[in-house]
Amino acid sequence: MAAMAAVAGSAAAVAAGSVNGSVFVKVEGGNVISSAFLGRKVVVGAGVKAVSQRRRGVVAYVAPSTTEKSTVSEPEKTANGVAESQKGGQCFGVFCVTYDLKEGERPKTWKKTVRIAVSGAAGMIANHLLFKLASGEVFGQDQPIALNLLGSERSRDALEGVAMELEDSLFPLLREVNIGIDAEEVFQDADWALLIGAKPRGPGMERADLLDINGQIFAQQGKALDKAASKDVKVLVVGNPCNTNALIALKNAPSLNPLNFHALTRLDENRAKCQLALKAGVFYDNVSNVTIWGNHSTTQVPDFLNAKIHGARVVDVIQDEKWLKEEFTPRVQKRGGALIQKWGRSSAASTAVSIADAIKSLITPTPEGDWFSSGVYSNGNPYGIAEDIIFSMPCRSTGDGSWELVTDCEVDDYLRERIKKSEDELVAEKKCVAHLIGQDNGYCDLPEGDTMLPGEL
Ligand SMILES: NC(=O)C1=CN([C@@H]2O[C@H](COP(=O)(O)OP(=O)(O)OC[C@H]3O[C@@H](n4cnc5c(N)ncnc54)[C@H](OP(=O)(O)O)[C@@H]3O)[C@@H](O)[C@H]2O)C=CC1
Ligand SMILES: O=C([O-])CC(=O)C(=O)O
Repeated sequence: MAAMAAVAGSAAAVAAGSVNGSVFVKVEGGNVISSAFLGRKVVVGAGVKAVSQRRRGVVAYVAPSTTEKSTVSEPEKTANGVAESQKGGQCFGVFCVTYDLKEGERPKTWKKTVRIAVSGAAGMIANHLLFKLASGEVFGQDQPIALNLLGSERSRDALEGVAMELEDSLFPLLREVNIGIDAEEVFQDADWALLIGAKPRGPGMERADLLDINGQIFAQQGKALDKAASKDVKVLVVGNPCNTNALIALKNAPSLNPLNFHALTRLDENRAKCQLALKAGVFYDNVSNVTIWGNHSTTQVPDFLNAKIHGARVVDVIQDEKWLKEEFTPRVQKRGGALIQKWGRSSAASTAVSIADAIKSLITPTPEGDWFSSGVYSNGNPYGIAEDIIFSMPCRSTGDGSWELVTDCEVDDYLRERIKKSEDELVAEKKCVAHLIGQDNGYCDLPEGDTMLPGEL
């Protein structure tokens, strides 16, 4: 057991000591397989050479019975401590151990592992999110998951630290942790891609520069998803400016379904629900049908016209239009900035919660009559919003990962005018990144007066 601590970058170091403490086994079709089957081309730490090996089959990982003792096969070690059978493999530490189960210990059934790729995995948001994913609270307590974590040269050590914390958490549903710095390798076979990593806007940096720098990251990641991910991958872009980053990723992934690309506006929806609940003196749960329209920026439109409290129209319950227009709306739009002023950094925990909510909204049926907000591909929308942008709108899901637009929201002049402003901003952002989405004649002329991110005041 003591050997559990000695994990960094070394599968072999943990293998022998983890029989009772670890609950991870690898089986294929009920037969024990070698961890060599897991090998894929990634870098797991300094001194480890990248070698290309492809998985030869779907691998499911399940918890062994604790009643009978299992034996553990310890991979042979190379000079640098990495198991021979793991050479070039991307698995991390205890997640590389292969257990040789006896007949009675083999599980009868298990769900296919859901593979989740996360970029910016050593960042603040991921630090909250990964543990929610691994605990089962997002995909369910009977759903094994694999985490493929994308870092960079900058974050190589930090990424190993994150993987070590995941090891030490003994999550029974967490069947693989793979780390790497090559997007194509890390996105291999991903069912979900949570794209969180992005360069933060620094002092004096022009918005156009941020769009360009981050746009290049998302162009590259879109291409990598196109090549490597599951063709049904669901992509949730969090890194700002998330709507335009999501559009760039989508445009660089022509073989993927554009409808599977989302920009995170669920945090804004949650913030709006909180403010409405507070004003009405009700519990959050009684606030429903809240749409965030538009961009995840200060032009976003939190819709109080269609929102409900206890099933009644918010405008009838709160009866304070001045507050709704002049306090509620800017408070939601600028909540990110207000939080940065207090906290000294941008929302991380509540963002992770909202990512979990956004995923759950796609994998569980939307309650009758309700909806959720997501930045989705605008083609075919019935609200007259420009096509070919990522625009936050009201969505419903049957729970199979897909979504459909709610088409019958009321849009009055007040809403229309504000929605138009956010639409104009997104169209302008798109022109700034024309060179990254295969379009000619781009120029960057962003509307004056507004800040681009909720975190900027
Ligand atoms: N949509 C939403 O509702 C919200 C979005 N956000 C956005 O999410 C993103 C991540 O936030 P958070 O996790 O707090 O940020 P952190 O700064 O903690 O982490 C961000 C990660 O981005 C990666 N990164 C990618 N490119 C660069 C670069 N050029 N320079 C520096 N770092 C880079 C880094 O990882 P590595 O080195 O491994 O690449 C870093 O770990 C930000 O863009 C933020 O604005 C935040 C809150 C809400
Ligand atoms: O601007 C930021 O980085 C933070 C942000 O998106 C938010 O809090 O909504």
